[in-house]
Formats: sequence, C-alpha cells, structure tokens
Amino acid sequence: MRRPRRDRRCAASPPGHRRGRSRVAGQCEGAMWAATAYRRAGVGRFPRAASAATLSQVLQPRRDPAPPPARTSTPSPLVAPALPTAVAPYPRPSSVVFPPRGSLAPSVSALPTPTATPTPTPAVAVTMSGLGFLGGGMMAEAILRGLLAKSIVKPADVYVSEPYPPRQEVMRGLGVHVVDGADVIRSASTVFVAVKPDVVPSLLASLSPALVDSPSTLLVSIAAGVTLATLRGAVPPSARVARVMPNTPCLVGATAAAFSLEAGSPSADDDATLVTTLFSAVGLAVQVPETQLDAVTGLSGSGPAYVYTFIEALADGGVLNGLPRATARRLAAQLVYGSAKMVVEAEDVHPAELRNRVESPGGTTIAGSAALEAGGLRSAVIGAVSAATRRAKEMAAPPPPPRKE
Ligand SMILES: NC(=O)C1=CN([C@@H]2O[C@H](COP(=O)(O)OP(=O)(O)OC[C@H]3O[C@@H](n4cnc5c(N)ncnc54)[C@H](OP(=O)(O)O)[C@@H]3O)[C@@H](O)[C@H]2O)C=CC1
Ligand SMILES: O=C(O)[C@@H]1CCC=N1
Repeated sequence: MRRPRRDRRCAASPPGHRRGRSRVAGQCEGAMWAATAYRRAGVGRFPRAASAATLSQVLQPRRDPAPPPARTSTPSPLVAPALPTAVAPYPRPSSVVFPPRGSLAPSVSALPTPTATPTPTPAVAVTMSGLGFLGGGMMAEAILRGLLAKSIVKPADVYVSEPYPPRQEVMRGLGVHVVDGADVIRSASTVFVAVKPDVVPSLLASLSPALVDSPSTLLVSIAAGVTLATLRGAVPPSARVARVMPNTPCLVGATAAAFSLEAGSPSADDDATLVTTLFSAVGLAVQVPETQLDAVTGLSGSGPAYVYTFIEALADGGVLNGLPRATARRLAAQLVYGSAKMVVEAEDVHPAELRNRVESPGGTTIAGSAALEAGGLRSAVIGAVSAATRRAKEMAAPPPPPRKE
C-alpha cells in the first residue's frame, strides 16, 4: 500500500518611542528596530557592516534634499514615475534554443553571460529537442506550467518521470510524455531533478547507465540542501550539474531563483546562460556562490509560504474589522503585490523610505506599524529565514552512519 502523501503543500520600540519628529529620525528608529529584531531572532548581533550600511542609508538625507511633499488631497507623490531610477521590466525571451542531444549548446553561447543581476534574454526561435523532469510534483509542475505558458518549450518536447499515478495524470494533462527516468535522460538534454532531497543521490546513481549513454546531459537540481558535490558524486563525469533554488511563483512567471555551478566546469558559461534563460523566462534568475544557496532557500525558496501567511493574516485583520472575507482577501493580495512592485521598480529607494512615506505623523499607519513591531513581526520573519536556512544546511549534511545494534 502506498504511504499516505503529505498534505500539499509541500513541504522594537514601543509605540510613540521616536527619538525625533522628522522622517529621518523615524528612519533611524527603523534601523534600531531592525537591530533589535535581529538580536531577538537569535541570529546574533546585527552585523557591524550591515548596521553601518543600514544606518548610513537611513540617516542620509534623501538625494532630493527638499522636504517630503506635504500630504494634500492632490494625487499621491508615491506613484511609480515619481520614484527615482525605476527599472524597466526584464525583457523576456519568447523561447529558448535547446542544444541538440550530445552537444554543448552552441546555440545558446550567443546569449548573454549571466551576472548577479537580472539578465535580459533575447527572443530566439524554438528548436526544443527535449526538456526532462525527474519527479512530477508541485515544483516540477510550477516550473513546467511557467515555461509552457511562456512558450519556452512545447509539451511534446517534455519528458517526465513520476511514480505516483495521480501526478502522472496531472502531467499527462499538460500534454507531456510520462516515461521512466532512464527514458527522460535519453530523450532530454536538460533535465530538472525535482524529487525530494533525500531521493536525489540514489535516483541519480540508478540512472548512471543512461547518463553514460547520454554524455553532456545537464542535470538541473532544485533539491533543497543537495550540494553540487553531492550531485557530482552521484553522476558520471560526463554529466553536467547545476544547482538552482527557485520558488513556486514560477507558475505565474514571477519566480525568484538563484543558481550555482561547479567551479572550473568547462561548460560553465553555456550552462549559466541556459539556466538563466530558462528561469528568467519565468521570473528573476541570479547566479550566486554556492555558499549562499542555503540562505536563498531560507529566504526566497521557502519565502512564498511566509508571504501567504502574511496575506492570510492581513485578510483576517480586515475580517475582524468588518470586511467581507472575499473583499479582505482581494485587497490583502493586491496590497502585497502592489507594494512589492514598488520595491522591485524602485530598487534605489530603501523600503524604510517607502514605509515612511505611508506613515503620516500621528496617523493610522504609524499606529499599525508600532503594533507590528510590538508583536515582533520583524524578529519573527528574520527568525523564519534563519530557521529555514539552518534546515537547508542540515539537509546538506551527510547522513549519520547507521547505528550499531
Ligand atoms: N515546493 C517548493 O516550493 C520548492 C521545492 N523545491 C525542491 O523541489 C523538490 C521537489 O519538491 P516538491 O515538488 O515540493 O515535492 P513533491 O513531493 O511535490 O514532488 C516530488 C515528486 O517526485 C516523485 N518521486 C519520488 N521518487 C521518484 C523517483 N525515483 N523518480 C521520479 N519521481 C519520484 C514523488 O512521488 P511520491 O510522492 O510518490 O514519492 C513526488 O511526486 C524538492 O527537492 C524540494 O526541495 C525547491 C524550491 C521550492
Ligand atoms: O520546504 C522545502 O523544503 C522546500 C524547499 C524550498 C521550498 N520548499
């Protein structure tokens, strides 16, 4: 009998304690709240460098030395065009050229080399010959639906191995081939490893003969905590490996994904280009040193869950104060969406500055912000990212040797 599947998914300062009345002073207090929260979250002292950077940022007068615009009944100065250096939306590729089987992506070498910032990708024609997924669960579905929605790949060019019949049906419903793992490797030159972390080493080891027969397969692992060294140890030398930490908003083309590649790999540039192209088609893709990937997991990999909790809590607050549930939910979601959009589009503006612009002196928002601080929201969020990061590190650790009876 199958084991039961787990439930999807998945897996301060007191009010009125300002030291000054100006917005700049308020920003300073924001930084102190951050430092206090940092300590409360049990992650040690607020780092000196971070503290200094944050304080200097918040203490600096704004680049525009003029006082903040007076609140009037005229249209708000917060509309995006009023913010400095708004960044344009990332250009999206219409499709990706995949390398033919058995060769290293000559067609992608013309694409830009990724950097630590979002990399624009050009529109190129589809000549897809095979994208694979080992595991057809939640995350595979999110990536796949995102890529299909952007016409990055055609369903007929996708091969998925998945043992659980209901998930196989979901995959077939997307029009992709459901085959066994070896056939995924034989049919696809780029293969996502999308099984649970503890399954990865044994699954890859079992696919070794197919990988030997299909040299230069690029395995793109999304498994939390599974290191490049573990991947390398589980595959033949001819296979290429990449480690990515995406998140479920792939599904709506708004993922925040970071990836790392093996140092010194001769195909590193091509692989970076291919991974960047795939993930920037469904959101943001940045390359980071592998040492940062566990923190990425704790922040943006796990982060959608924290944000959903926040949205749920916001909606509950609205309901408590008399809003119909559906109205509260729509407003809460749009609030988070719009606020995030402003941070994304004005990356030179510190979020504290955006917050301060909402907080009228003696008004409603500062009362709410003070309640958030008193409730420890900031500490709780920092603690959540740290707990998830620690968990990713634990998962990366080799399993303890079996106990002798
Ligand atoms: N969910 C998320 O938000 C994110 C997840 N990840 C990572 O993605 C990976 C997948 O997570 P998620 O999609 O949530 O998990 P799921 O459990 O939804 O998906 C994994 C799927 O792989 C199947 N599977 C098990 N063994 C094999 C096998 N040998 N061959 C092929 N398929 C197999 C599982 O079937 P069965 O259930 O029957 O075992 C399951 O359907 C994990 O490593 C996770 O760390 C990364 C970023 C975000
Ligand atoms: O919870 C997990 O382990 C996975 C990895 C990141 C998001 N979900």
